[in-house]
Amino acid sequence: MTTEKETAGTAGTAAGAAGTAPVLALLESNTTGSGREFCAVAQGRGLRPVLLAGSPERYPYAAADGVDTVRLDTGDRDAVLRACAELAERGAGLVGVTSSSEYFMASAAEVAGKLGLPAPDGDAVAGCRRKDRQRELLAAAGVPVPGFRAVTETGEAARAADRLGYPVVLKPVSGSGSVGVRLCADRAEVAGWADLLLSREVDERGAPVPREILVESAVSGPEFSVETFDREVVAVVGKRLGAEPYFVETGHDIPAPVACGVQTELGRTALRALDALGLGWGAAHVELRLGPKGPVVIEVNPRLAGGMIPAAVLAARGVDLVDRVIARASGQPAATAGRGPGHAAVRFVTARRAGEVTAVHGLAEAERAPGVVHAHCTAVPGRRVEITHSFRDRLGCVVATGSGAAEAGARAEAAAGLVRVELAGGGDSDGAGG
Ligand SMILES: Nc1ncnc2c1ncn2[C@@H]1O[C@H](COP(=O)(O)OP(=O)(O)OP(=O)(O)O)[C@@H](O)[C@H]1O
Repeated sequence: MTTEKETAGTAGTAAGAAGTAPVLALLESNTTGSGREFCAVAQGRGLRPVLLAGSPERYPYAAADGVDTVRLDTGDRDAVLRACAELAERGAGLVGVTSSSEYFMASAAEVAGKLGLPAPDGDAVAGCRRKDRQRELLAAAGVPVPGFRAVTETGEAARAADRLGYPVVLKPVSGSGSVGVRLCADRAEVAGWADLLLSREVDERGAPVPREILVESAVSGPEFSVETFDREVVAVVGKRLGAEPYFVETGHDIPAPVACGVQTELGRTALRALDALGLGWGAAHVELRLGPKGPVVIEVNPRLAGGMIPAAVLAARGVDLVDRVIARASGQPAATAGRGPGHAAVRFVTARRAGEVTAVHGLAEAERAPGVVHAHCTAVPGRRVEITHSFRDRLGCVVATGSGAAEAGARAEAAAGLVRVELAGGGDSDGAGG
């Protein structure tokens, strides 16, 4: 094993001391989002989460929560396999390998499969990473997708856009978090954005990116996501987006405030997409727009949703998707669903401009506000905020419940408005969610 360092977990945690509890290996994580929760849920289930990471220091929660870490080159699947095989031979053994990171789902699936542990079809998961390949599979199965073309140079991007018709959307072929995704109204915008995307050598995690981008027809109409587990639709979510030409998600409404028939249609299209891609094991997150001719699939992610959607689904409906994912990955039975008030809303606190954070106000008030079940802020004094027009512009988040969509939304929005991130030189965050 190419392990440089292994830190011992805190003795006496629910996971027990190293060696006495079966291990669940988590391949990388996310700095915001569900990674920390994956570990907590695993610990609560009597497992010992072990985080395999290229740079464990990227995840400060590991030390804070007593999560063991193994440092290794997580881009090297053989190294990951060797590390997991070694964990399997020690102490109480290894019950599963999974990930909360989009970028590592396929590796985790492949390694788990090779070790005979519960896993989705690794090839199906890997096939989703390239958006053009995913689109081809969906189109071949008759699932509605936007017209698209993968291109490797700027002139080709402009010609593709001319053929598809304006406006178009340009994006990396294998990105995440809306990084680099932009609406382009004309040839000049396409040329400028294609130049920028094609000049990138590494992604936001520092990994090399393919010199290829997608040009797509822009689908008009409201956006939704369908959250599934196995082949069951758990929730249809309404998405709120920031100002064009970018697509920063600024909030979610659960369930989406649309007629039941529309929800059913979105759910059916999402399940058809899963079938077309050979998915349907564990959690999936399908993004769609409701275009003039019906639902169009924007993207299928063979993983649990991020953006606090699982917390909102739990608050609204009593279905704990994180627990289901951990249970499935470790071969344990899932907890029975509870009940919820029916509706929840997520609203993000977004940055309006770049600058160094000098203070955060109002988080405690937001936590105490009516209906609020969760409030957090990732901005801390000293941290520099940059405007990236991606998920990184989100500095904080509130989840609130209500008896209806309007009440949940108004509560979450009001509470998010209480959180103010002060930046050096005046000005601050936008707590109203965009
Ligand atoms: N062809 C399109 N037409 C209309 N909107 C689009 C199109 N492609 C992308 N978008 C918008 O951009 C957002 C991000 O696109 P996409 O999902 O492809 O990128 P991503 O980097 O994988 O983002 P995420 O991780 O948030 O899903 C979508 O959620 C949608 O709002």
